[in-house]
Amino acid sequence: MADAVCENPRKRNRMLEQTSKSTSTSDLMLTSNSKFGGIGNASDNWMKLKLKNSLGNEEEDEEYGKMETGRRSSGRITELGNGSEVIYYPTFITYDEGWRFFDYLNSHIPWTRPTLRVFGRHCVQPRDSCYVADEGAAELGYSGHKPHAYSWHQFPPLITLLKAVEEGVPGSRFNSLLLNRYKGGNDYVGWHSDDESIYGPTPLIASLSFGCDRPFYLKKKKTKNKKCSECDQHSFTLKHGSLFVMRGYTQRDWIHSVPKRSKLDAVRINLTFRLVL
Ligand SMILES: O=C(O)CCC(=O)C(=O)O
Ligand SMILES: [Fe+2]
Repeated sequence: MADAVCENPRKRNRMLEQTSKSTSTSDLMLTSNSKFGGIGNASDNWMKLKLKNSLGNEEEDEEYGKMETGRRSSGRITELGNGSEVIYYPTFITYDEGWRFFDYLNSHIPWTRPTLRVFGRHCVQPRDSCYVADEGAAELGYSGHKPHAYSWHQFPPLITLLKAVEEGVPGSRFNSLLLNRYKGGNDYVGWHSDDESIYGPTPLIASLSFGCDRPFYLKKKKTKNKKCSECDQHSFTLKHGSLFVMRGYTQRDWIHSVPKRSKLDAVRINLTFRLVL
């Protein structure tokens, strides 16, 4: 598979289309192409920028700043078999709005790089992260780390995105969000599944991507009787503004990763919305 195309904020280069080895990917209309905007008070006025009009008249400056997610593309379903499936929406958030979210998240989220315990060894997590959740949602813990849960109201654009994803993905509801920032190609997430018991047996996880394209791999978990074969692996390029949904038994039966891309020198921000039961 070709390396992801690198895109720095404001350098609008070409991005790769989704590449999937799957033969069962079909184009299904899962969302309407409606304009999504003007949602909720908290998120409406979070950012007010003054824009000088063409006459340079300060008094007639136009105010803008409503975060909207724009026109949505339809989702492509990939059936993984045995009740697992993923859906890829290449343009869930429009290009320019996507960069505004990117800029906000990059500069406002309190990113940290915690120390994890993996196979008994301490190591620094190879990416930045942050956790946001409803008050009262069960604590998240992974690799010996329990992230502090920030409130949604501290970051109003996240409420805009939460509503957009809940509206765009039929039947979805979320109360927590794990944010990841990959500062360059050496940042990654290794093979894992999000199968913590707090999410129940069939979690629906919706993953929004901003910034640099990165490949995302899915691989069937090994079972005693069966070795992995070609058809048990899929790869997607998660583009700026795209939404990737995993549902059914995907976390029970599959693992996923965002591998290193050593030549890459640009930032990617990923948001995974989850429902803690
Ligand atoms: O960055 C991504 O696309 C995936 C992140 C992920 O797998 C996770 O946060 O569990
Ligand atoms: Fe994950």
